[in-house]
Formats: sequence, C-alpha cells, structure tokens
Amino acid sequence: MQRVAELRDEEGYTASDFRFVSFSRSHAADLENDVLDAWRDRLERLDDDQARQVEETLIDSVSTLHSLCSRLTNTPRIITPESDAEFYQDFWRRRGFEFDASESPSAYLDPDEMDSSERGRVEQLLAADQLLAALGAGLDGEGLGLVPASLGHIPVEIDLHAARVVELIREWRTHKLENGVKEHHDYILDAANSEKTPDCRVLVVDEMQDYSPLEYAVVRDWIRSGDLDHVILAGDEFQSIYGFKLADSTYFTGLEVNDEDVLTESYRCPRAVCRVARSVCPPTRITSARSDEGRVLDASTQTPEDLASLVQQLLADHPVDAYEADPTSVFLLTRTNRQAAKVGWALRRTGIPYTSTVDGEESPWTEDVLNAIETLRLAASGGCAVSTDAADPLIDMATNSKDRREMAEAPSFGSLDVDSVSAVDIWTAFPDCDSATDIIRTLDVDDYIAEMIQGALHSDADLTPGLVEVGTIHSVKGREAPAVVVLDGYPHRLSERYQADNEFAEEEDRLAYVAATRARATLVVAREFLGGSSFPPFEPPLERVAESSPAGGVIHQ
Ligand SMILES: Nc1ncnc2c1ncn2[C@@H]1O[C@H](COP(=O)(O)OP(=O)(O)OP(=O)(O)O)[C@@H](O)[C@H]1O
Repeated sequence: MQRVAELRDEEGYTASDFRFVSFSRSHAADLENDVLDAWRDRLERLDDDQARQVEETLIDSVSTLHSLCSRLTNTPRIITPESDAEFYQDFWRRRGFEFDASESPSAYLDPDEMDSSERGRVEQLLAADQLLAALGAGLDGEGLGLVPASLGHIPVEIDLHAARVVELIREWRTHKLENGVKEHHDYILDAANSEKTPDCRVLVVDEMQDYSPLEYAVVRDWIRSGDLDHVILAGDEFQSIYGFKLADSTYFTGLEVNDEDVLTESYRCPRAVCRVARSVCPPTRITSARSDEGRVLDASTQTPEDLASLVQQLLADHPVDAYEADPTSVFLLTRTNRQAAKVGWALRRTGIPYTSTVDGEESPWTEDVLNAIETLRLAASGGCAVSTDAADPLIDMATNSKDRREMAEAPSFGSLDVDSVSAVDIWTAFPDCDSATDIIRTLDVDDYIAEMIQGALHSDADLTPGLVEVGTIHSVKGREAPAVVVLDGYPHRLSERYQADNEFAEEEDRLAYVAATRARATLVVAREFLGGSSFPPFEPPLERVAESSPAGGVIHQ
C-alpha cells in the first residue's frame, strides 16, 4: 500500500486508475479495508459527496482474479454442482457414470480430499478438468496440450484409460460451451486466451505466490500487453499453501521485475507471535516491527464449553467496534473443513454466534434467529414488552403462529403502548409457557437450531455473528484478526503423509505459518477438542516452538 500511496501522491494517479486483485472473496473484504485505509487522509479532506464517490470507486476497484476474469470475458452463466445438479447429472449419467451432485462439493479440489482415491469417478474427472486447466491445458499456443500424456502432470489417479479420460474432458468442455455455461476455471482459461487487459493504469495483485501456472500466465500477459503503466505484485513464498491446486510460488519469485522490496518485518504480529511463526516454518525470517510482546497461549479445551469460554474470554480481551467494516475479533482455524464443521457445532450448542468462511456453508445465525434470541433473553430476565417487529420472528417460528399472533395483538390482552412504539407483551403469545425454555419447546425449527437458541439464551454472548469466524486456515489466507485460535488436531491420513512426503510436510509447515501470522495480538493453540494427533508444526510443548525467552509469552490455560 505504501507503493500505491507513492504512485498516487508522487505521480498523480487517482482512485479510478487502480485495480486491486485479491485471492478470495473474504480476502477481498480485507483488501478493501486496506485500500480505504490508504486513502483515509484524502477522504477526510473531501466533502461528503466527493468522499462517497471516491470511496465507491475504491470499493469497485477491488475484486478477486476470478471475478475480474469473468467480467473481462463476459462470462455467460457460471455453474456449480450445487446450483446446477441436473446439468451435471444428465451429462455424466448419459455416459454411464453415477453422480450425486448434491453430495459433491463444488470445490473438487478440497484440501481435505487430497487423496483422489476417495473421490467418486465423476469428481475425479471434474478435478482432472480443473487441474489440467490450471496447468494451461487448452491454452492457445502454450501450456500443456489436452492430451493423454498431460495426465502424468496432475495428482489424480483415475481408473480409466488415459485416452478415454481426455475424450470425456473434451466432451465435457464442449458440452459446457454449447450450452453457454462455464465452471469457474473455464473463464480463467478464456481470459488467458483473450487479448483483453483490465481497464486500469496500475494493477496490484496480492497473494501471487499461490497462483497456478494458468493464473500466472493471465497476469504475465497483462504485464506484457503494455496497456498498464505499473503492476505491483505482492506475495510471500513462505505462505505458499495451494500446491494441491498446482500453485507454484517459483513463478512469483522468478518473475523479472524493475523493483523488488523484500519485507521480513511484520507490522501485524507482535513479538511472541513472530517467534512461533518462525519456529513452525524455520525457513522464514519474520521478525516483529512492533515493540509489544503479544500473547501465545497453549490452551486445554476438551469440551464445547471449554471452547466457548475461551472464545468468550478472547472476545472480552479484544473488543472491536461491531460497526467497523470488518468487525472480526476471533478466528477459529482448523486444518480441514470437517474439523471446522465440528467447531461450528460446538459454538451452536453453546450459543456463540459466528460466521463461517467455509465455502457454501450458510450461516444458521440468521437475522430472525438473532432477533428471536434477543426477545427470549428479555423474556427470561422477566421482561415482557417487546416491539411488534422484535416479537414477530419468535412468534413466526412457533407452532400455531397465526393464533399466537392474534393473541398477542388482541388490544384487550397484550397490546402495550411503550413510548408510542407498537409493542406487545410477548407472554400473551405463549399462554402455555412458563419460561423462556418452554417457549423454545414450541418452536417449529430443526433440533440443532432449537439447541443453538437454547445455548444462546444462557451464553450471554454478543449477538453479532461477524465477531467470530470459523474456517480452515486456507480460507483466511491474506486476512487478520486480533485473536487467532488454531484448533490442534490432525487427521491420521494427513499425519502419515506428513511423515512420508517432504514436499507435503513443507507445505503443511507453511500452512501453520499462515495460521500463526493472522494474529494481531493473541495466538492460541487449543488442544484436545478435535482429537487425533497434533498438527506436527504445533506439537506440544508450545515452549519448544515459542523459543522460550524471559517474556516467553507462552501461557498455559
Ligand atoms: N508500514 C507500516 N506501518 C504500520 N502498520 C503497517 C505497515 N505496513 C502494514 N501495516 C499493518 O500491518 C498489517 C499487515 O499488513 P499487510 O496486510 O500489508 O500485510 P501482508 O504482508 O499483506 O500480510 P499477509 O500476506 O501475511 O496477509 C495491517 O494491519 C497493516 O495495517
């Protein structure tokens, strides 16, 4: 951002001259904040209308590489197995393959599922299509050809003749083309094949170390096009964690550039966190540019309640303004999506609202559920007068909601006039209930939602789901939070691979490094909750990894 500010201040570029490319959608939100921060002084000097305009331009200038490519190539319609199950099933069933699209994650290359033998045949074929595209198979004039020999370059074993695999992938690509639809990797291939460059003068690309050969080719061609005045590429080879999607950091480190700036000081992480980051991934030389020590905790969390009280403590220690653009206070990070689902389950049971960064997972903490909890908390504390708007979500969720609403609204019964706002006595809608827990029993919702509401009735947790984010380490790449909890636990299959495969082990160490360096103040390694063996880089005792020092920073909880 310093370089961006220099170009703006010294060479006169304005907001609309820039375009910023993020890695993922959640990273785009963080990058957006960084960009707005870089403009803060300028915005303060403008009048309201002008400031709003510049702010909108800046927000528009941030997007993922995917969304930029999709816009450049006028992508017609994007399909995924979740949204277009029939399209997938029809094609593959006609060729004799069973495929239950509803059971297939749209990301065929889920980092949990690195062992391709565990995937169904169609998922293997779809993954092969995606990986071959990542290597540029189908790219005009360069990259791998879409030919049987290319299959040797991708880590997917398919129990079919190689020529048949390639034939099926060709047919699948043609079928998509004829039907005017694209999968996400298709329009990256289109962008690489097109001559178009983004409409800007300065392009800033972040997290470049995780670009696949095809994505790299797209950016490289934009640089070569001569249409851009400046291109700023940011990345960190020690954060390269997408090898399983064939990302290759040597493209980034090997790029010829006019100016190179190597930063080893972190302005984000305090000292204790940097020590852990260095020790989980020894090749990195990260040090802290800050004078504060920060905290590293080695916590024992055996039950959902232990985890909930740890989260509550961290929320109290790291208050953030809920009205900030990104009000996240605590990240809860796991190695796999399945583990993240288990953490989500524990937080629902104990009534701690959260958002999930796992792709495609819808938050159960909807506006209606949060409203209902607030009303129940009031009822449990002896209150009764609730504005009609606040009462409605709870009444709507209950059995016989129509009758209940009529009872609550009957003027002779529950209608109250509180500060001239239309209000009701919530208990009149639930004459069969003596307590808030009784009310929860009348709710016509899935058991897990009822359990979550019951948990939140007593948890006293802040009802702002954005404060806590649950996800895999991969999903929070490029982002940061005041407190980061790494849930320690490593699936057996990955453990075996860590021992046997050096390259894999190195990428896993970098993943631990990414996890640790998300923390702006406190890093916690939470043991036991997930079971299994320890994530090797974080194996206890944490003193070992924290390089003990007088202010060693490792606190056992
Ligand atoms: N020169 C600086 N002075 C003070 N704070 C800074 C400086 N540079 C960056 N920061 C702050 O440090 C944090 C991390 O910065 P930034 O997001 O640029 O790091 P990064 O290298 O992109 O991190 P990563 O790639 O690990 O996600 C941000 O909160 C940012 O505001």
